[in-house]
Amino acid sequence: MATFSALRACARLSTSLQGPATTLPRTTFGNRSAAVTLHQKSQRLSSNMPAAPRFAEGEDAAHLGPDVQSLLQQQGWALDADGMGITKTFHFKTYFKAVSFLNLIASESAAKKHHPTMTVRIGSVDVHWTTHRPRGLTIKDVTLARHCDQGAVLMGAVESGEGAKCGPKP
Ligand SMILES: C[C@H](O)[C@H](O)[C@H]1CNC2=NC(N)=NC(=O)C2=N1
Repeated sequence: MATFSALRACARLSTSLQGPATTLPRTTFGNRSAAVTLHQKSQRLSSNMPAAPRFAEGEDAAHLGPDVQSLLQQQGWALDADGMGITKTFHFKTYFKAVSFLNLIASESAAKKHHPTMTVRIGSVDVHWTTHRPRGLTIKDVTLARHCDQGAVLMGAVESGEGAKCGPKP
């Protein structure tokens, strides 16, 4: 009984927490622009349109645009839903190679003072690049993404199905 009433309280709390996020505010300029953003997001989701890259203030979008497109179309990078970052998973035959690749990227990141979010698994490394300040994609993200692609070749990256997997060998 106590458990059920705790669950009901929890459900009420989560409903009330969801309220403000789904309610579009109506009065000020800031609220109108939030409504437009949500509308655009739902249009994009329903028509499966990909996000457009969004560059940080001060970036030369005319030059950076084609560079980002080539990472997306030829190098297997994926654009974040908000257009402000790029991600790629690199696959390796051993955990040691995956960790070595991560360290290679970490070393260049420290030198360039620009740091990715990386997740290492037994046979792969996810790398995500974005720029926090100013917010959006920058030349640093592009340069370091290319460095990742070159480093992966040096470390003997493999196709996704060939990476090390957990569990007994088939
Ligand atoms: C002062 C310092 O260079 C900044 O805080 C750096 C650190 N590393 C960073 N890394 C990334 N990915 N984005 C940044 O905006 C960023 N800012």
